[in-house]
Parts: sequence; structure tokens; C-alpha cells
Amino acid sequence: MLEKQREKIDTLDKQLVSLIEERFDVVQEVADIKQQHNIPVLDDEREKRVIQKVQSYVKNPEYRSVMGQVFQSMMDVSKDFQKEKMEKQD
Ligand SMILES: C=C(O[C@@H]1C=C(C(=O)O)C=C[C@H]1O)C(=O)O
Repeated sequence: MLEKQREKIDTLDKQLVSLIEERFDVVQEVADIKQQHNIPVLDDEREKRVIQKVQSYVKNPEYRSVMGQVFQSMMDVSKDFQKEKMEKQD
């Protein structure tokens, strides 16, 4: 019954994993630079701009809030990841 939709979700998930991996590669670079220059992990203004930007890309207004939540969650994970990475290198 759900096979067709689940297959589509699986294909999209694969593409998302690849893009999220790429995003985290860049997050790692950001973490290194922040550590070298003693810059705090959290940049609240940047996060607000990221949310605004991604929400402006959404075509279906019904998903605008969802997209904000998805990206806020990803940035929360991103900050935890950066902090863990910095602690390991201390
Ligand atoms: C990656 C950064 O660090 C944090 C995580 C962000 C993100 O994952 O997009 C954005 C802002 C920061 O709170 C950054 O400063 O650009």
C-alpha cells in the first residue's frame, strides 16, 4: 500500500544525506576557524538569517514553519557537533 511513497522517501533521504554530509563538512571548517580565533560557536544573528532565508525558498507556504523547525534542529545538532569537536581537540 505504501511501497511507492516509501521508495520515493528512501530516494529523497539518500539525496538529503549527501547534502547534509556536505553541510557538515563545511560546519567542520567553521568549527576549526572558530577554535583558532576564539569565536563562540553560537551565532544567533546568523541562525535567524539562515531560518529567514530557507523559509523564503519554500514554495508551499504550508511547509514554511516545518522548514524553520528542520533547520533550527539541524543548527542545534551542528552546534553540539562543533562543541564536541572542539573539546576533542583541546
Ligand atoms: C556553522 C556556524 O555555527 C553555528 C551553526 C550554524 C549552522 O549550522 O548553520 C549557524 C550559526 C552558528 O550558531 C556558523 O557560525 O556559521
